[in-house]
Amino acid sequence: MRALPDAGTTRASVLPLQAENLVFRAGGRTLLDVSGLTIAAGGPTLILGPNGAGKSLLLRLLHGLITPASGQLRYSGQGLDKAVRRRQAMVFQRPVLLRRSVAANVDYALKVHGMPRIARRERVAALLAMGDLAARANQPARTLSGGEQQRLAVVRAISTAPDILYMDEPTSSLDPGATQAIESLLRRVAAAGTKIVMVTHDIGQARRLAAEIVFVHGGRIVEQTPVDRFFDEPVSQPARQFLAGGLVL
Ligand SMILES: Nc1ncnc2c1ncn2[C@@H]1O[C@H](COP(=O)(O)OP(=O)(O)OP(=O)(O)O)[C@@H](O)[C@H]1O
Repeated sequence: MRALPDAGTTRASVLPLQAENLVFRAGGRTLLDVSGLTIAAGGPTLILGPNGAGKSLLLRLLHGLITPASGQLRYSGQGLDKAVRRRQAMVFQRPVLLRRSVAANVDYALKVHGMPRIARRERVAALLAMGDLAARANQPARTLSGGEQQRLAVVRAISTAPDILYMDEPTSSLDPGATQAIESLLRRVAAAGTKIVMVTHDIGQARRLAAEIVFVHGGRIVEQTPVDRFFDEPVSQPARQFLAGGLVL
């Protein structure tokens, strides 16, 4: 794999990300209540928990897509301003691609970020190579297979070299082969220094990718532990049940 050319930005990381007393309410209910969470630079943080626990809400709050009723989010001491927003990216369960070619999807993201045309060409080529999409550069993005679309969504998201890449179940509609390709891409993304914060339902995937696990239950973070410890000796009862394959209510 070719090394990625620099995204043209030199700045300090927005990590660590710290949340304090973060509360999200809707429809008269408190859906998320995070007393404290620190996400530091390093290997991927995988967010696990049963359906409806609040995993997606947590990810959306951290990324600034929804606003908390109260509490504080600090990104290396800063509030969520425009500069911080530019240092983060998100990939959703279903890729949202432009009605343009594969290459143009990546090029557009770089253009919006302010990268000059001359620098974009080489970077687009390097990113498509990283996503194993070079042969598809001129194909309409929406005609790619599901797995290819998701690889494009990932390389487009990291095109501007964000400090944090949030991902909400990016492989939930993919088969094992396509999932493996995404996981391999994510390992390279992580090795290149981007912090991955990812929601998954797949316990095996969490084991394969995570450096640490954040376990969410009933709108609260019930544990945050290095991956080995989480799987060897989960501290909380809901996590123990979840890992044992029991119904977590
Ligand atoms: N805007 C909203 N208004 C009302 N309720 C909401 C809103 N957004 C989410 N919820 C509720 O908050 C709870 C947590 O939702 P969230 O999508 O974060 O769960 P999750 O852990 O990601 O679940 P899943 O694994 O099923 O995707 C759910 O009960 C959901 O119905």
